[in-house]
Amino acid sequence: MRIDIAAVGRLRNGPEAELVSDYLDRFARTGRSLGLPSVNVIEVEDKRGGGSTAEAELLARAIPSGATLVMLDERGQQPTSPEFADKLAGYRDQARDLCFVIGGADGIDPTLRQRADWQISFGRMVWPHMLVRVMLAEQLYRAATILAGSPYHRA
Ligand SMILES: C[S@@+](CC[C@H](N)C(=O)[O-])C[C@H]1O[C@@H](n2cnc3c(N)ncnc32)[C@H](O)[C@@H]1O
Repeated sequence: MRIDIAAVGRLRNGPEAELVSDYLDRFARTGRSLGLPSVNVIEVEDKRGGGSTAEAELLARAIPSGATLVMLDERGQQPTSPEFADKLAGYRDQARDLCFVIGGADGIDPTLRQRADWQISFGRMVWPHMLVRVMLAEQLYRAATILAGSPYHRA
């Protein structure tokens, strides 16, 4: 299994980058004994202003072939954290490669969105894509702690 996050935009040094790095480090440490690999972040950027169509082409090229595509979209399903953890464990047990996809300011182009195996939402409100990266990294870490039976997730 491998896990990638394919995201539009370059995350510069700053609070969001620190949080993503911290949660993904924690995920790697907690996930190791659970058979979960560390997460690789792939960033794409269209400097020619081609919008979501051009970004979709860059994302499609960057997504590892054969990966199961989990797209982040406010219109998607809203799993609970334990449901997300179960799904992650299921993908691991099936040895599937996972690629989470986060769009840019114009969202994920429908041509790419239709390839999604699963669309998940962090609520119906729209969040800035860099915050969505932080939230996804935290939910991955939370999922690992749930699978490990550690007390981080108390609900
Ligand atoms: C600023 S949003 C773009 C919103 C855009 N209006 C659209 O139609 O998708 C940038 C990216 O952040 C992610 N995102 C924003 N809000 C989200 C939410 N509530 N749940 C899941 N992902 C979200 C999506 O991947 C989205 O493509």
